[in-house]
Amino acid sequence: MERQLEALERDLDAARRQAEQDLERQRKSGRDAVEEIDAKWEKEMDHARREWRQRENEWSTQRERLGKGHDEDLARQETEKSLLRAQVSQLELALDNERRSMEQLRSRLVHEQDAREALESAQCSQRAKIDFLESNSQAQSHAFTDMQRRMDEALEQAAECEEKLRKEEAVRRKLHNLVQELKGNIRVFCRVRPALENHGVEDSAAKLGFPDVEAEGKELTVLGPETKSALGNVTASTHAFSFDKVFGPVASNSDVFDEIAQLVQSALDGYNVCIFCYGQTGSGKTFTMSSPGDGMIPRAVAQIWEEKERLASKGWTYELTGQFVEVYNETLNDLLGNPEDLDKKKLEIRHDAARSRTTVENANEEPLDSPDRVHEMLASAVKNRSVAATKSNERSSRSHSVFMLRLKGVNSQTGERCEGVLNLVDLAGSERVKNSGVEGARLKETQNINRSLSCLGDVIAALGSQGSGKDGKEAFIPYRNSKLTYLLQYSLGGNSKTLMFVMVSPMQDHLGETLTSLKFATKVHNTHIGTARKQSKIKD
Ligand SMILES: Nc1ncnc2c1ncn2[C@@H]1O[C@H](COP(=O)(O)OP(=O)(O)OP(=O)(O)O)[C@@H](O)[C@H]1O
Repeated sequence: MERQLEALERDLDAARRQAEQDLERQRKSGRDAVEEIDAKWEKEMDHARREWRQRENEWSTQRERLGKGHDEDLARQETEKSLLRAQVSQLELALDNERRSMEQLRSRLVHEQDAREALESAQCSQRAKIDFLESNSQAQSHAFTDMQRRMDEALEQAAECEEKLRKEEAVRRKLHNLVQELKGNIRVFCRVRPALENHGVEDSAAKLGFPDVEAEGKELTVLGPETKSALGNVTASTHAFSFDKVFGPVASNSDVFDEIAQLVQSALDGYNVCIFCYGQTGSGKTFTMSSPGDGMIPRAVAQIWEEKERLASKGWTYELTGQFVEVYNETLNDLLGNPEDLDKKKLEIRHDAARSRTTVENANEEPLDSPDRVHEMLASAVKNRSVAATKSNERSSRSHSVFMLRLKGVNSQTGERCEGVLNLVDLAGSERVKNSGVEGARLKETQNINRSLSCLGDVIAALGSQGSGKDGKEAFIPYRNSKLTYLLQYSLGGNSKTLMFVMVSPMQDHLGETLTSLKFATKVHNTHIGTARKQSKIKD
C-alpha cells in the first residue's frame, strides 16, 4: 500500500509536473497568441489610425472645399428663392386677373344668353307676324288701298276746312271791326275804385249810385256838393252820367279786361288802338293799367300772344316791337333807356303819314319775342321811373306814360299784310291847379299836365266835329298843341279806335275832382269819331 501510495504519489507528481508543464506550455502559447493578437491588433490599429488620419485629412480638405461651395450655393439658392418668390407673386397676380376676367366673362355670358333668348323670342314673333302677313297679304293690300283712299279724302277735307277757316277768319275780322265801329270808335268806360283800408274814419264816402248795375251797367249818379240858397235852404243836386260801361268798386281787373279784349284783337287785325286812363291822382289809373299779372297791359300782352299762336294756324306770322316813353313837363323821355338820360336826352316824334305810323327817334325800340320779354321791359320802365322819382318826387303821378306795342303781321298763304299799334296810356293825375294849392316846380308840373290834358280834350272835340266843318271841309285837329297829342296823332282819330277810362275815387273829399273828371269824360263820350280804317292791308 505504501508503495502504491508512493507510486501514486509519484504518478501524481509526475502528472502534476506534466500538468504544470502543459499549463506552462499552454500559458506560453496563450501568451504568444495574445502577443500575436496584440501585435496584430497593434498593427491593424496603426493601419487603421493611419487610414483614419488620411481620411481625416481628406475629409477636412473635402470639408474646406465643400464649405466654400456651400456658401456660394446658399447665396445662389437665396437669389433663386427670391426670384422664385417674385415669380410666384406675379403668377398669383396673373391668377387673380384671370379669375376676375373669368368672372366677367361668366357674367357677360349670362347677359349674352339673356340677349340671345330675347332676340330669339323677338325673331319668333317676327316670324309669326311675317307668316301672318304672308298668309293675309291680299287682305292687307285691300286694307292698305282703302286706308290710302280714306287718307286722301281726309287730306282733301282738311285742305277744304283750312280754306274755309281762312275765309271765316277774314269774315270774322270784318264783322269784329264792324261791331267795334258800331259801338263807336271812341268809347268811354268809367271805373270807381273801392274805398281803401288806409282811409281814416273822418274820410266819408261820396254818395255814388249805380242805377242800372243789374242791367247794362252804363249809368252812374253822383250827389253833388251841398249849396245854400239865399233863403238858407241847403240842397244838393244829383248828377247823372252815362258811359259805354260803368264798373263799380267790386269789379275786378279781369271784368274790366273782358270789355276791352276786343280792342286788343283789333290791334292784331291792323288797327291803331289807344287805351288811356284819365283821373285824379290816386283814383286807380296805375292799378287798372299796370297791376302786375292782371292789369290791362299784362293781360293785353297775354292775349296778343295767345292770338298770335291761334292765327299762326291760319298762316299769320307777327313781329312785335315796343317802345315805352313818358311825357314829363312837355319833354319826352325813354323809359327803356338809361335813367341818367331822363330829362336830358332829346327824343323826336316822327310821323310816317303814308303808313299812319309814329316812332320816337332816339328811344329804344325793343323786339318783343315773348311775353316774358314784355314783362322785363315793363319792369325796367317802372325801375327807371322810380330812379327819377327820387329826384322829383312822385314822378309817376306827374307824368304821362305811353307803352306803344307795334304789331306787324304777314299771311304767308294769302300774301296779306297788316300793321297795327296798341297804345296803353297812363295819364298823369288830372287835379286842377286851384284845388291842388301847389307852387314852384309842382305848379309848373301841374300846369303842364293840365295843358296836355286839355289839349287831349280839344283834339277829341275837334275829331268829333270833323267832316261837319263849313263846306264839308276837314276840321283842323290841334295835335301839335301838346307832346302827348302829337305822339298819339295816329292813334286818336279816323284811323284808330280809342278807349278812355275815367277813373273815380269814391271819397267825398275828392268829389270836386270826380265831377270835373266825369264831365270831361262825358264830353269825350258825346264825341262821334268817323269810321276807323285798317292800316296798309295790302296783298303782295
Ligand atoms: N279797383 C281797385 N281795387 C283795389 N285797390 C285799388 C283799385 N284802384 C286803385 N286802388 C288802390 O288805390 C291806390 C291808388 O291807385 P293808383 O296808384 O292806381 O292811382 P293812380 O290814379 O294811378 O295815381 P297816380 O296818378 O298817383 O299814379 C293804390 O293803393 C291802389 O292799389
